Amino acid sequence: MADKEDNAIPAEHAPASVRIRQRIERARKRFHANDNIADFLEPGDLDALLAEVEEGMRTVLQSLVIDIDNDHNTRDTARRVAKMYLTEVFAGRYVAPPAVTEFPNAESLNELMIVGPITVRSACSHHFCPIMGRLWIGLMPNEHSNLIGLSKYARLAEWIMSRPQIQEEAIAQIAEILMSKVSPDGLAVVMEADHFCMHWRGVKDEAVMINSAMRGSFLKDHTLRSEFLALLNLRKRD
Ligand SMILES: Nc1nc2c(ncn2[C@@H]2O[C@H](COP(=O)(O)OP(=O)(O)OP(=O)(O)O)[C@@H](O)[C@H]2O)c(=O)[nH]1
Repeated sequence: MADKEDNAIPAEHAPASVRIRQRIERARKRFHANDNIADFLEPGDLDALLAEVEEGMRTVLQSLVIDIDNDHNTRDTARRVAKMYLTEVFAGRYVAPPAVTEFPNAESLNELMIVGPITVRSACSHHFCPIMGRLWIGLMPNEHSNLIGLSKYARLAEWIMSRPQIQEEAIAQIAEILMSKVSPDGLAVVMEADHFCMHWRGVKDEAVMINSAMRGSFLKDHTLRSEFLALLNLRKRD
């Protein structure tokens, strides 16, 4: 019987996704839908993935019995979808985190600061349907904290959200990266989002999901937490 190794595709001929997956597995890292895998990409990999996803999407469209050879509207859809996934809506899986300059808290500021609402866009891991929402970030710095530019909150959130997500994990990832960049005394994150897997299909309900992640002094200090929540302008319901 032929040795299993004999049938293995030589690494250089394996599809890009297989080569990348092997690197990740060798490093014993995770590659769930909402994980960033930029560290495992080599030059040229993204273009190779684009061609591979396009080919896969072409097969999906053919399986949906769409005449992609003669339908002028869907002729380039496979390429468009591949590009949209890899370079736009799921780019946060494939690119390194945005550069964030951290400034020392030279004046030892220790007053509540709130940023928001930041618009967030994602897609649910379950159906790949859009998630559109708003995010508020509350920070209580201390003398050891870093201060980061205001725009960086939106850039970091976008990096996390442009992956297939579920809202509960997305907010935890946002809290984790902010804790590591800012080292605040306390951090509060609130997200309110529409899930189109509920609006457009399935149960067809307009309900929104609101969730929060509290860290440090926001967990211990009820007054601080109440002050933060009172200052948010959450959607007014009819
Ligand atoms: N907890 C959580 N659920 C989500 C999120 N986004 C989408 N969902 C839900 O994921 C679930 C997937 O459910 P399944 O039962 O596996 O799939 P389904 O049969 O298509 O479900 P229906 O949507 O009820 O038709 C649905 O209830 C979605 O509403 C999210 O961010 N968090």
